[in-house]
Amino acid sequence: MTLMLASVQNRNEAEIVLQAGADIIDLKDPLRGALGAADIPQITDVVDFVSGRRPVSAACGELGGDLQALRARVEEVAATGVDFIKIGFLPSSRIGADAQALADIAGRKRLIAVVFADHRYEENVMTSFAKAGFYGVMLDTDDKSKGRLLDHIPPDRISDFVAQGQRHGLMTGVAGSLEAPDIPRLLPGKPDFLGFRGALCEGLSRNADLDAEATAKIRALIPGERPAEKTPSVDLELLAARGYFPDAAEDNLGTDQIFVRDFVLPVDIGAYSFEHGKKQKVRFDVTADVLRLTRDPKDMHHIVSYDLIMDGIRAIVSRGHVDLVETLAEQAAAFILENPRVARVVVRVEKLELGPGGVGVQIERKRESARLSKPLRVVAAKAEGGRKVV
Ligand SMILES: O=C[C@H](O)COP(=O)(O)O
Repeated sequence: MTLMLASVQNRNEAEIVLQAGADIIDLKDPLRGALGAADIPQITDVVDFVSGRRPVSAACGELGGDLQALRARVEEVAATGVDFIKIGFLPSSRIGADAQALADIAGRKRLIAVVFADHRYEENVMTSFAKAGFYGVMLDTDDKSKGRLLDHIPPDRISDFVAQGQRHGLMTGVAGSLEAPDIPRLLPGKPDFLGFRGALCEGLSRNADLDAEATAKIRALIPGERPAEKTPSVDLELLAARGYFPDAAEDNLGTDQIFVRDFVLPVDIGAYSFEHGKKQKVRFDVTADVLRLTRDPKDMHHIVSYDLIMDGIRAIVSRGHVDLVETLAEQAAAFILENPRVARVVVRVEKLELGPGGVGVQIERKRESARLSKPLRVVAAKAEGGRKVV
C-alpha cells in the first residue's frame, strides 16, 4: 500500500488535505526550500488540530555544516509531538558520521533522511541511515526549478531505490514535483509513500495556496484503504502496480488503441561480435488494445498511460545486452500484457543502423480471453509484509 504524503504550511492547509484523505500530513515552509522548516508554533498548531487522526511529519531543513544547530532543531521539532521528522542530507563525505551523530535521537523519534535526486552521492547512504536507526528514507528533489523527479531519474531506478530502502527496513518514500501522470509510473515500484506539494497547489506552484480540488484529484489516483464490502477482495497493490484503477466500469465499451510510435533508444543488441560492447539505435512502435472504462475519460483513472509502455521498454533495454530483436519484442509484449486492461499488443522492434533502412521484427500477442480483466470493485488492501509502516 502506497500512502499519500501532503506537504502543508499551516492549519488551514492541513484541514484541506485531511478532508481530501491524505495519509501523512507534512509541515514545511516551501519558501525556505525543499525541506524548509516551518516555525514551531505552526507545527504545534497543526499537531493540535490533527490530534492523532493522521501521522504528522515536519521538515527540519538540510544538514549543511552545523550538526549541533541541526540537533537542537530536531529536538525542538520533536517536542511538538510530530510523528516523523524529516532531515535533508546534502552530498558530503560525512553522511555516515552525521547520521550516526543523530542515532540517539533516532532511538526515540522517527527520523526520515531525505536525499536528493538532483545531487550525486558517493557513499551508500542507505546503509548509514539504517545503521544509525533512522525510521525511513525519502528521495526528493532539492532545486524545484530544475524539473520533476522523473526528469532526473527513470522509474526503474526509482524502484531500485525503494527496494533498497525497504530491504534495509526503512519506510521509503518518493517525491519531487510529482504530477498526476507520474503516479501510475511510480506505483509499480511500491514506495511506502508518495509526497506532494506543487501538484496540490493552485497553478502547480508549490509556493501558492493549496487547492482542494487539485488535492482531491491527486488523492484519487493513489489507491487507498476502502471499507470492507461484500464482494471478494482484490489485491489493490497489484492493481495499482499495473496502472489499473478500480472505478465502476460502463459495460460493453470495447477497446481503444493506445500507441507509442518512433520511440528510438540506444540499445546494446546484436548476435554478431561486432555488435557487442556498443549501442545501436533501435526504434520501437507499439499499439495496445486497452479495455475502455468510460464514455467520459477525464483523468488518469480512466486510461492506460502510454508512459507505462515507454517506461517498461526503457527498463527492459537497461538490463543489458540482448542478441535478438525478437527477444526485446517478446519482453516488451509480455510486460505490456501484464496490465490486465490490455487485450492485445503489437510490438515492432527495428534496428536502424544495420540495413539500408530498418531491419527487425513485428509481433502481435493477445491476452488469453479468460485473463482479460473487467474492472472489479476493490474492497481491501493487501497487508504489508515485515516492513515498518505508519
Ligand atoms: O515532501 C514532499 C514535498 O513537499 C514535495 O514537494 P513538491 O511536490 O513541490 O516537490
